[in-house]
Amino acid sequence: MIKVPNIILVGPMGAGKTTIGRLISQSMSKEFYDLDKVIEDNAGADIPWIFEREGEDGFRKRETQALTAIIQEDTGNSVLATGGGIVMRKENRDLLRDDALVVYLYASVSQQLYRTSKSTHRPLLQTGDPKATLRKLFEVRDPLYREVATLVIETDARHPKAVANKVLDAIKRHLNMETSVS
Ligand SMILES: Nc1ncnc2c1ncn2[C@@H]1O[C@H](COP(=O)(O)OP(=O)(O)O)[C@@H](O)[C@H]1O
Ligand SMILES: O=C(O)C1=C[C@@H](OP(=O)(O)O)[C@@H](O)[C@H](O)C1
Ligand SMILES: [Mg+2]
Repeated sequence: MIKVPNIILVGPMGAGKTTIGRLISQSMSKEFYDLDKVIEDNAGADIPWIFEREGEDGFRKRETQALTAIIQEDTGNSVLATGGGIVMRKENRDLLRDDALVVYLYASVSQQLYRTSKSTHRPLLQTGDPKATLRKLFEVRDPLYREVATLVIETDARHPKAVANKVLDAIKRHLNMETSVS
C-alpha cells in the first residue's frame, strides 16, 4: 500500500487551488484545509480586514503561523490549498518542501485575471490595473512555485474536474514511480 503524503497546492490567484484542493481531497478521502480560511478563522476576520488593519506584513506573519501549525500537525492525510503568496517567504518554502507532495497549478495571467475578475476578496487585486499586478506577481513568483513543486499541472483550457483528474493521475504516476525505483 503506497503511503500518500500530504498534498499541498501552490500557484497564483485564480489558479484553482481552493477549488481543485476540495475536489481532490474528496476523491482521495483526505482532510481539506484552505490556508486562507484557516487564517480567517484564527483571526476572526476576513482577509481584506487583516490587510486593512495589519497590512500585508501582518497577513504574511499569520500565513506563516498557520502553515507552520498545519505542517507540524502533519496528519499525513490532508490536502492543503495555500494562498498565492505563500512562496514569497523562504521559511514558507522550506516548510512546503518538508514532507509534502507539492503541486503547482499553472494558469496564464489572462486566465488568472478572468477567474478573479469578480472577486473583491483579494486585496492585492483591488487596483486600477489588476492585470499588471498579476503579471508582476507572476514574474516574481513563477520561479518560486517551480522551486518548491514536485508536479506542475496546466490548468488553462481545462474545467476544474478535468484539472482535478489530471492532478490525481499525476500524483498516482509520481508515487508509483517512486516506489518502483526505491
Ligand atoms: N480550471 C478552471 N477553469 C475555470 N475556472 C476555474 C478553474 N479553476 C478554478 N476556477 C474558478 O476560478 C475562481 C478562482 O478559483 P480558486 O479555487 O478560488 O483559485 P485560487 O484558490 O487558486 O485563488 C473560482 O471562481 C473557480 O470556480
Ligand atoms: O497572491 C497573494 O498574495 C494572495 C492570494 C490569496 O489567496 P488565493 O491565491 O487563494 O486567491 C490570499 O492568500 C491573499 O489575498 C494574498
Ligand atoms: Mg484560494
